[in-house]
Amino acid sequence: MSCSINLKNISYETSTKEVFKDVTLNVSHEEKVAIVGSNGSGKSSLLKILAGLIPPKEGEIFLFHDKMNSKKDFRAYRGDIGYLPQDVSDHFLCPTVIEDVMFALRAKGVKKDEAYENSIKMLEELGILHLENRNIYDLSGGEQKIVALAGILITKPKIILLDEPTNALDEDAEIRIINILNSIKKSMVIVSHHKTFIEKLTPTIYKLKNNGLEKIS
Ligand SMILES: Nc1ncnc2c1ncn2[C@@H]1O[C@H](COP(=O)(O)OP(=O)(O)OP(=O)(O)O)[C@@H](O)[C@H]1O
Repeated sequence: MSCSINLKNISYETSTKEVFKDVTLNVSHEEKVAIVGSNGSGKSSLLKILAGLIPPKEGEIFLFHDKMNSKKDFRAYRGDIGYLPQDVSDHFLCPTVIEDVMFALRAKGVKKDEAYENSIKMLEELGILHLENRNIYDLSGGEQKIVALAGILITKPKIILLDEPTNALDEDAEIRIINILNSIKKSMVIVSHHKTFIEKLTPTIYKLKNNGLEKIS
């Protein structure tokens, strides 16, 4: 099957240490894979590498079979990658929830009425319609996380990268997120410590270790 993501022998180091090496991963179109691993094993760093936000030390990254040699190459795929960071507090561009969710659609040229309608539907689906006109910076951490997810999913990216999407979420919110993610047939890489959550999304789970990814299911 054709792949959306191919990583070949990716290694990453910080200024003080080697975090991981020899990470090789293929993610097919519409496939969901989960990555687990201990604190500090490099899961968030690997997602940032995949999103083109930081470079690996070594290795090759292919998106839709195109080799990514630099940030410039990633720029061509910016609209195709939806990345939810672990900490969303500085992720927002607009003051209110509805404006922020609409923003990405408006930036893609979607007319205001249509962007509003679609955004309201997304807020409804994620169970946060009551937050529509709230100031984002007055929201709780869990509420901010769902708003950030809404802003990502609304643009229908071809590749979805989620770093701890259920951190700080209550049970109802988690169920809604499981349902919506299961309904999306796109390539997805999900980093989470939450085993029951990822098992409801995908049977394909890797553990990140310092010498690569180990397939654990
Ligand atoms: N900007 C940075 N400068 C220096 N070290 C960093 C930086 N970002 C991450 N690290 C280090 O890189 C390693 C991997 O961090 P990363 O956040 O990717 O791990 P993680 O597996 O996502 O951890 P967690 O499960 O705790 O979220 C850690 O040892 C961390 O301290």
